[in-house]
Amino acid sequence: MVLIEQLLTKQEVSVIRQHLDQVPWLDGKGTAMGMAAEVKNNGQADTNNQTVQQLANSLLAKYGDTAKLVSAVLPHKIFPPCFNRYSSGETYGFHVDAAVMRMPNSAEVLRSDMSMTLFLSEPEEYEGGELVIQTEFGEQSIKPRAGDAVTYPSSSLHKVTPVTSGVRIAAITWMQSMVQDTHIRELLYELDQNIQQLLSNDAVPRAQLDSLHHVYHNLIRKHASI
Ligand SMILES: O=C(O)CCC(=O)C(=O)O
Ligand SMILES: [Fe+2]
Repeated sequence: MVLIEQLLTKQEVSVIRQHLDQVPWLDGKGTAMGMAAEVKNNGQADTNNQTVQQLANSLLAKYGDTAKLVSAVLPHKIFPPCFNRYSSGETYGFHVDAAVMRMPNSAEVLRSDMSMTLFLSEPEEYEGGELVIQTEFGEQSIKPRAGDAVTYPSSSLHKVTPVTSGVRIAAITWMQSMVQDTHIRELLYELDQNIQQLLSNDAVPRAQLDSLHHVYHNLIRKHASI
């Protein structure tokens, strides 16, 4: 699980929220597959609406430009983000996301390796509504600031606890990684994060950085399937 702080600025969040106030919202069950529908109780912005599509496209561009996201996920394909909303009493019980999804209006499919929730409501705006992810170290619960995003393996069981007051709005997406193996992807992320830190340290000799880049990019070359 990786927290990407301030993927969006407060200003960007505010613009999206203003647009989302104007679009039609549907029952979220309509887009849940199989067993997930039984535990899904929320609203979803109508993906046929032009404003919703434009918002999703602007987020897609932003995601591709976010270094920490690219480093953690190594995305090959990103599903256009969906906007969801939980009002008081709404929740999404434990589920795993569908393994394979068809891209909207296309025959292309995407294997979901990583899921991401981008929070568009401040934690003070609602009670409950924590994103809970089951990991090998137990359950992790998170409720970050508006503009922050959380990525987690799509294979993990996760849920959103009931919102008991206020409204929780978020953008959800699924990504197919160039590196399918979660463990290798995590190691590549750790390596890249360390390289990025060393880059800002003037004391590190250039030859050492070149060598680390060499290792990183050749590991990507070996493990990426595109
Ligand atoms: O609202 C969230 O944070 C997660 C939603 C979710 O798990 C899903 O749509 O599959
Ligand atoms: Fe999910």
